[in-house]
Amino acid sequence: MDEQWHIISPRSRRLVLMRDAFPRSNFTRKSLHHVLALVVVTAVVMLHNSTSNVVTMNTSASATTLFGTSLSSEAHASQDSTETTSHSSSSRGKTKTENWEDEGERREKRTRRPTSSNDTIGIIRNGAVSRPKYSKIGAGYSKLINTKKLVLPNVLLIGAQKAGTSAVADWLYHNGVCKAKIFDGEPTHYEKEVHFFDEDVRYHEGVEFYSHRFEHCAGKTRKKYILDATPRYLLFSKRIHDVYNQALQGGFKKKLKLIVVLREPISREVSWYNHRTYRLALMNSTDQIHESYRDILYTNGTIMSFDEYSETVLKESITENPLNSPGIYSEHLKSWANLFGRKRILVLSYDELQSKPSKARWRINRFLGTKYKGGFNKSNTKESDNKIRDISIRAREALEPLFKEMNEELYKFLRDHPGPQMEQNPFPRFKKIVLATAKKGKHLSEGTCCSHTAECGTV
Ligand SMILES: Nc1ncnc2c1ncn2[C@@H]1O[C@H](COP(=O)(O)OS(=O)(=O)O)[C@@H](OP(=O)(O)O)[C@H]1O
Repeated sequence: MDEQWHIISPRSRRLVLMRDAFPRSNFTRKSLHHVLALVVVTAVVMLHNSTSNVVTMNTSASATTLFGTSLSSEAHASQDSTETTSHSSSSRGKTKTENWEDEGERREKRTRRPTSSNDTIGIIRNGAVSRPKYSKIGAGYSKLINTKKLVLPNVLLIGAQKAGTSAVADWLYHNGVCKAKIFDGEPTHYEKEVHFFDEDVRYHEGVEFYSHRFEHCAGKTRKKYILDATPRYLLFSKRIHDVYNQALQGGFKKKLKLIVVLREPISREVSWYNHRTYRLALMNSTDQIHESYRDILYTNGTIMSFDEYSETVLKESITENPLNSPGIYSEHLKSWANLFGRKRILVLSYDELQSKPSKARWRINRFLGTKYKGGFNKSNTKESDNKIRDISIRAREALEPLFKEMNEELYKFLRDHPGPQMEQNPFPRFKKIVLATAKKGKHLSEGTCCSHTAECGTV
């Protein structure tokens, strides 16, 4: 009886046990009759149990195996068995049927899984993906997505704003990385910076709007990489994660690469201030002033000095809302690493980009698995007579305490969470106030100006 009981053990073991129980020489007609008799008896017992609404552990298990139910139904049966309770015949019968159906469904789903490059649901392939027709894309965004293909960038240069991102992006585009198309009179810099995730008006157009800008990248002359280099994305990790995650059903994590360049935060602020004063000077009175330019303006429209801006606007905004400040790198990077995985993010130092650009290019090439050639141009320098090339002690005293702790936090985070293996390790401490143009120029801010070269050190 023991041997016979082995026969109705879990299916994975059944063949082996049959062989052990009935060696070829002993496997007589009589033995076969025994087996058949056992099958019939068990079936009768089962039938009886189902009509008497009682199931015990052993009969349930044996029936499960004998009638070929799936492993999951075995698990289901053994779960039931721990209760050793009564079930209605109809509910037990139904469970069994459902299990068969489940298995069928599972099998069907398995065969429906993408197997070729033409069937790319959930897979980003050279940036081109197809999307599930039922997905809702974008937090708070309610348009239904149709079955057309989505084409999303597979490299994002997420910042930091004013950290040499134009130079890096230009070099990548020059080497054949695909850039966005612009439509309907959009400014040309939208080719590099699509501003989909950071500008609400564009974001609420939906992911198709974004994809549309990259569709040409996925044609016959398909490029290996598609890049969006919007440096304000540094602040939008969650939005980007959610959109990619929903559009690609989690598959993006294996393909999306993120690059970020970090610049000493006070120099970055100076550069951003210069950027805005430069552009404001080019505007005429009828031009619309972008929201992000307003905080360097007094209410009467005149531009405040960098000292004034540092001591009032910047100090207040960084203190009250640090996550809205790009220079609080540690917090932004923690969020990106958390959502995307640290190894998917290449963190570059602006100081290296400036002093050893070939080393920075080597890192990018290693990260992307490419052999892109050439050098970085000087891009987006915004040269003008009014450009601040140094800052006053007053501004420095206002800003240094705001960033000091956060810089330490950044070094610690990068030390404790190493990135991809080609990244600088340890990440170098920022050089004190490194403005991109070394020559000394006009100081818009009042107070004693420090000599750039004399003050250079690390913070
Ligand atoms: N090749 C190279 N190496 C190092 N630094 C460079 C390079 N090209 C441009 N720059 C300096 O980078 C600053 C502009 O950064 P971004 O291009 O990221 O600006 S933007 O956010 O896209 O507007 C801007 O800095 P500032 O001059 O201090 O404003 C540029 O001068």
